[in-house]
Amino acid sequence: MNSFGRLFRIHIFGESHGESAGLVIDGCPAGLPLSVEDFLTDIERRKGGNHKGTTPRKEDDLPIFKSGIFNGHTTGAPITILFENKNTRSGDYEKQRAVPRPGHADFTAHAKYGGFEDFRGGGHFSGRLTVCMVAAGVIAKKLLGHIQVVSTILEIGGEADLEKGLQKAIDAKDSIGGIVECRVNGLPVGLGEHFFDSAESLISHAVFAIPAVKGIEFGAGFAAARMFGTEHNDAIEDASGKTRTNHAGGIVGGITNGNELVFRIAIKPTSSTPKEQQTWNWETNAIESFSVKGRHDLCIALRVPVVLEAVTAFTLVDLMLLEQRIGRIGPSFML
Ligand SMILES: Cc1cc2nc3c(=O)[nH]c(=O)nc-3n(C[C@H](O)[C@H](O)[C@H](O)COP(=O)(O)O)c2cc1C
Ligand SMILES: C=C(O[C@@H]1CC(C(=O)O)=C[C@@H](OP(=O)(O)O)[C@H]1O)C(=O)O
Repeated sequence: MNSFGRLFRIHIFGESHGESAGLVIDGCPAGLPLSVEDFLTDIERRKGGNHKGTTPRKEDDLPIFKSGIFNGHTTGAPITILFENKNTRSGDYEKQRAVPRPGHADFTAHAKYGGFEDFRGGGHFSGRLTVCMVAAGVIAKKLLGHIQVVSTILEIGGEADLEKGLQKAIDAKDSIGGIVECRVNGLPVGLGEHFFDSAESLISHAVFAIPAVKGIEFGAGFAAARMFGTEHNDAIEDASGKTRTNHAGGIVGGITNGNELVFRIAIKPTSSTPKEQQTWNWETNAIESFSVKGRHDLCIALRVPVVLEAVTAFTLVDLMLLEQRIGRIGPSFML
């Protein structure tokens, strides 16, 4: 399914080389001021071509409002937004149709959808669809008001010096991965449910919808496995739940504890690398060498921070609505 959320419910649709990609948000409260300008900063942050190592494919990515916005405000009806695909080069993909790229969804989509899948530019599996996530994130961030969601790249190819990490890939004529962190400040205590709808579970669910994500850790994460209890425990200091340390990353028992929410995600190296690799050709039934020609991100992580902020923001809005922490109408939307 291409839907996420209970009350703030997001649907994304489209393909990389289809007419457009887009989203529908059902359940956005009425009365939120919303204009095209609200989207520009975050949309620009996601665009390729702004940084060495990102895809040269250039799209305008101007949001086209189709429903749910009237007189500059949300109406409470489903919001539909489109992003047109204009700068496509499908020939790159026609040529390598029988040669599924290792690490991309070519093989799995072909096996599952029997050859009917749109394979151009990764089709519906493409990172292109993250523009829809970013648009939903813009609306979610407005609803979150003073709650700040900020993501940064911590490393590229194991290097804290991002340029150095990227250069390693450029020198090797290969692609490379990275680690992106997200921090959220100003969250109330009490978001999330025990067990299946824990705040960690829902954030992870949304995070793994971002193509190329391979891992997530909250707070001390995997390092917690090497600590003593007394080292890992976060001493509670006052009635607000403030803790001296934050090894938990802001969630305990699946419920936000009022401290900073902190988590990191691992982004794999782009599967479409210029470096020669081997794969199976389903027409000749032979293993062959090939290298991916076309316009690809050398390092996807460079483009992920704003996408990560977006999925985090819309997950938190859903939790806030479930907890009745966002009102139906009002200038700040906060109760
Ligand atoms: C913003 C963004 C840009 C991406 N750009 C590319 C790309 O240029 N080339 C590519 O092969 N994969 C790219 N990907 C990753 C693929 O879409 C992804 O690896 C593929 O759909 C398989 O999914 P999986 O890696 O989650 O298993 C991108 C992902 C994101 C989030
Ligand atoms: C278009 C975007 O990224 C695309 C994501 C992508 C993939 O396989 O995920 C492959 C490339 O597609 P194309 O071959 O059509 O240039 C990227 O450019 C975008 O993010 O807007």
